Amino acid sequence: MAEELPGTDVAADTAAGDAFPVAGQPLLRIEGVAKTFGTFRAVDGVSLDIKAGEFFALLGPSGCGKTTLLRMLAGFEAPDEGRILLGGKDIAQALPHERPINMMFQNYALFPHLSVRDNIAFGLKRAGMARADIATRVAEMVALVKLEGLEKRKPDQLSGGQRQRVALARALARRPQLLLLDEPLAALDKKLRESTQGELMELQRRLGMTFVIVTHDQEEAMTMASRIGVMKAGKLAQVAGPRELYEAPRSRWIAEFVGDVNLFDAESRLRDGHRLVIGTRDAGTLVVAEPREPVGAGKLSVAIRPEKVKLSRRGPVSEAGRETAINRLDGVIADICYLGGTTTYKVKLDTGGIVQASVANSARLDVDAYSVNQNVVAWFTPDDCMVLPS
Ligand SMILES: Nc1ncnc2c1ncn2[C@@H]1O[C@H](COP(=O)(O)OP(=O)(O)OP(=O)(O)O)[C@@H](O)[C@H]1O
Repeated sequence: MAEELPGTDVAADTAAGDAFPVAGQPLLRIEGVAKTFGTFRAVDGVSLDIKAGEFFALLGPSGCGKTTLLRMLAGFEAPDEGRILLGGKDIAQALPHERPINMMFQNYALFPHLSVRDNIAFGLKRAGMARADIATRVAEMVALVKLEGLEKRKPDQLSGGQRQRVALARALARRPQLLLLDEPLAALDKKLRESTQGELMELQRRLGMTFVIVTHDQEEAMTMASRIGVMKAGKLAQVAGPRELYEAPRSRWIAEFVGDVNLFDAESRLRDGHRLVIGTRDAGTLVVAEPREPVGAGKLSVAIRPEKVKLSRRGPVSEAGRETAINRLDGVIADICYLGGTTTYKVKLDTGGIVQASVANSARLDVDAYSVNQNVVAWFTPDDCMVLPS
């Protein structure tokens, strides 16, 4: 059996142990990768570089091709087109276990008849590591994911959170250069998911490893990842850091997918120096700052995040250092939704549309500042508006 073979040292754990990136080169380069099932193009020409030490998230709605892309990185699917380079080397021909890459599956894929210890040791035994080295490594992994005392249990004697840790320990045991995680927290409840997010981030930093996580949960991607690739229908729609994705989405679709947003269709537009004056049916005329990327001739939307919309009884209040608001929308409070940290007010505008304003509940004894049917002014600055292609 594999246990009887001479042990391998840590550096030789992974078959392509020489795949470390050359300085300035990405650890992983995905070049024009495509995958078609029958006539359906699940992944459609994706190109992406991932640097060593990054925590990268692939985010997108169900069926957009995230898992298929991840499975191609792991070697469980072969691309029909394009190349995947790890440390500058094409890994297309390498089998999954020959790649210095490991994948943690959504359902954890633990062996039900094996103990925690044996589940973690499985890949090490198969790689031919010496028995004593396996014992040391398993103990290290058990401590890393805080499973001490549970080594002899079988998966069905563990909680969901504990099973997740076993799967993580098993995926990390061979010290891969790249760890792929497919919806690793989907089976956990909200509280456990949040604490596990923090633990995963801490672990990734401590190990200095490169993580690529797949998720359809935008909050999860924004919390954990330093960069996010948003996928839509097999293509990468935008690759950016969390702040840029939220504050400067490249399209209306991305603005809606990542967070809450007020959207108004543009019906006319005029340039006024470094501003655009945009006529909308639902919110009247809006003055917006010139977008960073020039907008084409096609249909446009104006998008404003709810927390950028201010409310007052009389009108805009000037804030120190900020331009006095130019966009002023009169309306009446139609609905109030108390969410703990914030309250969302839905304002029915005199122009016909609805605008949502999210207000922080910054003092404990605050009461709702406005009541239903009260007249208010909703206001925001030109810089708070995003002009997006529809
Ligand atoms: N082996 C396969 N044969 C046929 N179609 C497939 C196969 N694997 C995936 N697909 C299809 O390819 C598309 C992308 O699937 P994929 O699992 O990559 O999506 P996803 O973004 O990970 O979705 P989810 O978040 O629901 O897991 C889906 O429409 C799916 O039905």
